Formats: sequence, C-alpha cells, structure tokens
Amino acid sequence: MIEFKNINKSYKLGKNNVVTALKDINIDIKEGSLVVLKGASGSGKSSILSLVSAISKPTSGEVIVDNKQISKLTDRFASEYRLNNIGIVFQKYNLVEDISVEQNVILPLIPKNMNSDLVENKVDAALEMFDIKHYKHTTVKNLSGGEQQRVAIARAYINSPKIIIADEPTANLDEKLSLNFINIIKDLKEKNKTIIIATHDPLFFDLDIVDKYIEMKNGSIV
Ligand SMILES: Nc1ncnc2c1ncn2[C@@H]1O[C@H](COP(=O)(O)OP(=O)(O)OP(=O)(O)O)[C@@H](O)[C@H]1O
Repeated sequence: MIEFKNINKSYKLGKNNVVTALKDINIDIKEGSLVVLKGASGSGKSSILSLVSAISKPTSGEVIVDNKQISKLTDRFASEYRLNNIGIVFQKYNLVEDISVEQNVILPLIPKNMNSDLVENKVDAALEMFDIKHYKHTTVKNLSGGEQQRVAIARAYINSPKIIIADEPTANLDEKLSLNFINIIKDLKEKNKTIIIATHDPLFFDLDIVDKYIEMKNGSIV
C-alpha cells in the first residue's frame, strides 16, 4: 500500500551545506498494518513521515501510495491527497487553543463543503469514539495534555483517512495516558487503518500489535 523506492532526501541549507536526512530507503507497508519507526533524534524518522504525507518531496526515488506516485504530485494535488488519505497526530498536537474542541475537530471538514447535519454527526461520532464528547464545547486550552491529544486524534480521524501518522505521540504523556494512547491505536488498527508511529518511547518496543519495526540510524535503515 505504501512503498518507498530508493528514497534519498537532502536539505540544502546553504551553498556548500547539504544535510542528508535519508539514504537509499526502501520500505513496503501493507494496508491495515502498524509500523513503528525507531531511532535516535535526527536519524530520519520525521522525514519519512513527511514524505508519506506529501508534506515534502524526495530528492530522488519514488513514494507510492495505493499505486499512485505521490512524490510527483503538485502542491494542490498533494494537499488534496493529504486531506483525503492522511490523519496526522503531531507531538504538540497543533490544536487551535482558543477555540472549542468541536471547532478544532471540524477543521479538516471545512474544505469538503458538507451539509451541517452530516458535519455534526461526524464530529459527534469522532468525539464519542475518543471519549471526549463531554468537552465538545470546551475551549481547548482548558483541557489537560491527554485530553488535548484525544482531540488531536479525533481531528486526525474525522475524514476517515486510510493512513494515520503520529510523530512522538507519547512524548508529552505520562505512562497511564501513553497506555491509553496504545489502546486507541489498537482500536484504529481494528478499523483496518494503516498506522505509522515515529517514537523513542520504549512502551512501543515490545508490542504484539506492531507488524513491523523500522530502525533508523543516520538516515539509513539498520
Ligand atoms: N527542514 C529541514 N531543513 C534542514 N534540515 C532538516 C530539516 N528537517 C530535517 N532536517 C535534518 O535531517 C535529519 C533527519 O531529521 P528528522 O527530523 O527526519 O529526524 P528524526 O529522527 O525525526 O529526529 P527527531 O526524533 O529529533 O524528530 C537531521 O539531521 C535534521 O537536522
């Protein structure tokens, strides 16, 4: 479902300063599987997530999702691809703190011009699924870290994306909330979502729900 073929990614920082983030990466991720990217800070995990979500393009090689070469999409089609296929949970959640839970979760639906009843149903279903419906009208900044993360997950889920990506999702959570997050991942897997998690957190390193571990070191898979 997701394939990386001979991917290289470098960032040009100045005339003679090029950082190589990924070197000749080949990955094959099956639909409905859970993949954990491990490796030290700077090893290239986030660069892989950015390529899957078409936030960035490879310097060379191909990223293929559902037989489409997404690394060749123009910016407009890349945003459309992202909107329809990818749910992203960021480490710092990237919520709009001064508006309500409902208003945050609705954001990915705005470009879709759906009728308001359908929007309301989708929002309620997502808030219910992640046990945050009782805070529907609460301003996000008044929620705890774990609650904010559930809002971020509901927002990532609202468009029913096939692929869910999470970058260091438990970095700001205590162990109990991290275990709750792992239970949410189990539920998403049961819904046949393809999930990719980049993490340093040892809680993920011995989980029977993980289909594949990919360990990165200095931009290569080890
Ligand atoms: N936008 C960018 N511009 C320049 N260099 C970048 C950029 N993004 C990443 N890099 C560099 O590419 C390399 C890989 O970074 P990446 O963020 O993919 O690693 P990571 O494993 O996700 O690290 P972390 O766990 O700290 O998030 C690092 O050397 C980093 O400094």
